Amino acid sequence: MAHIELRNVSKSFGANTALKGLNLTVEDGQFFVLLGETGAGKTTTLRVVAGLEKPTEGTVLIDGVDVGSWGAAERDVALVLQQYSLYPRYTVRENLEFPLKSKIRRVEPAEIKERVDRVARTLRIEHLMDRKTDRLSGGEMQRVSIGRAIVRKPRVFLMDEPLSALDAKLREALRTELKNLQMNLGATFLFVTHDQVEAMSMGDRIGVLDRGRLVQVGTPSEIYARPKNTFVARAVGSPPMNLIHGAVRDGNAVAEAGFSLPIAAAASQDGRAVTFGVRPEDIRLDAEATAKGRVHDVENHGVEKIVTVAAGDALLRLTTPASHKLAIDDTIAFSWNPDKIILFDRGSGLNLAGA
Ligand SMILES: Nc1ncnc2c1ncn2[C@@H]1O[C@H](COP(=O)(O)OP(=O)(O)OP(=O)(O)O)[C@@H](O)[C@H]1O
Repeated sequence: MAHIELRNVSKSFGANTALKGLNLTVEDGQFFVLLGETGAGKTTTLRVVAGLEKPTEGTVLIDGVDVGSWGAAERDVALVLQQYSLYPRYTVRENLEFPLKSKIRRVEPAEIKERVDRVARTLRIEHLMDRKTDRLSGGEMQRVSIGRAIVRKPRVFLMDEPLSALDAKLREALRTELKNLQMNLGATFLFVTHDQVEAMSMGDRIGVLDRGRLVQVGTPSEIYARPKNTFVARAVGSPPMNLIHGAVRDGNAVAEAGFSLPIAAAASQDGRAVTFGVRPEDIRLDAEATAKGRVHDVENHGVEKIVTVAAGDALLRLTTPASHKLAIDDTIAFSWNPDKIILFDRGSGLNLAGA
């Protein structure tokens, strides 16, 4: 397995800059998730590491060695894509054997069989081995694609949204499987996705990419609790963090939307125009509270409800137990946990606590 490092990597396609000064380290055995919207530069990053794209600037190191002059095959990385790249007229077994049968690798037939059987057991596709791959479901095909990557024992796994073509239920199941697999193999994964749930649930570390720049790198809980700016605050959490414009006055958050609630440790920001960030789970319905609103929308999610409250011209999301009876247009009062309020600079969007 291997350690990956990108040092000041930039990549331009003509006038279009896909990556800007990317510095990124993936430790040996780590599951690193690069999270970004469409066009953020996720695929380009993987292609640069794989050796399919040459950076315009900067260095890629694998295990401390500059691999700039190495071709894709020499780098010994496996790329798993969203679209399954299987041979449709061949069986699952033949697809799994294929990477080991190349003349360069010279793997003995007995070892090929053993490795393919082991991978089939790990991915629970033993019963599919003699089936042609065009007769498989999407989830089965993606398992075989992952199997094809594993069987080679590459130094690094690069995964480009491998689960995004699957339906929600299967995606959830494969998420857990892939994470378990990575831990069991002790493999180094660089996994890219636009799905924050995937990032939060699988990543040891997450890097948030915004238009070719890495905005923040941290553990899922660091990114969730201390987003560096409003972009990251919006990028993780479902429903997302509430962002409310206002100002700090005498230790209170005075929202432009017309309510005022206390906040902790804000004295030095007094009078400053800020954006308050508060997670839905840190706001609660509280009959005693002075902040008032109207129920705009209620979504039932089984154990809890997500309630959208209209307070002045702001819409706030909060969560409440499903047993709580609420109807659209009910007038409610709400309070929040003063210790959980994040202050962002109004202009730059930066977290004023300097996360
Ligand atoms: N071969 C290319 N030629 C020109 N522009 C390119 C090329 N490849 C990527 N780009 C541009 O670089 C930027 C980053 O693209 P990239 O595919 O890395 O984004 P992404 O985050 O993977 O997006 P998606 O989630 O849509 O796959 C985009 O603006 C894209 O149009």
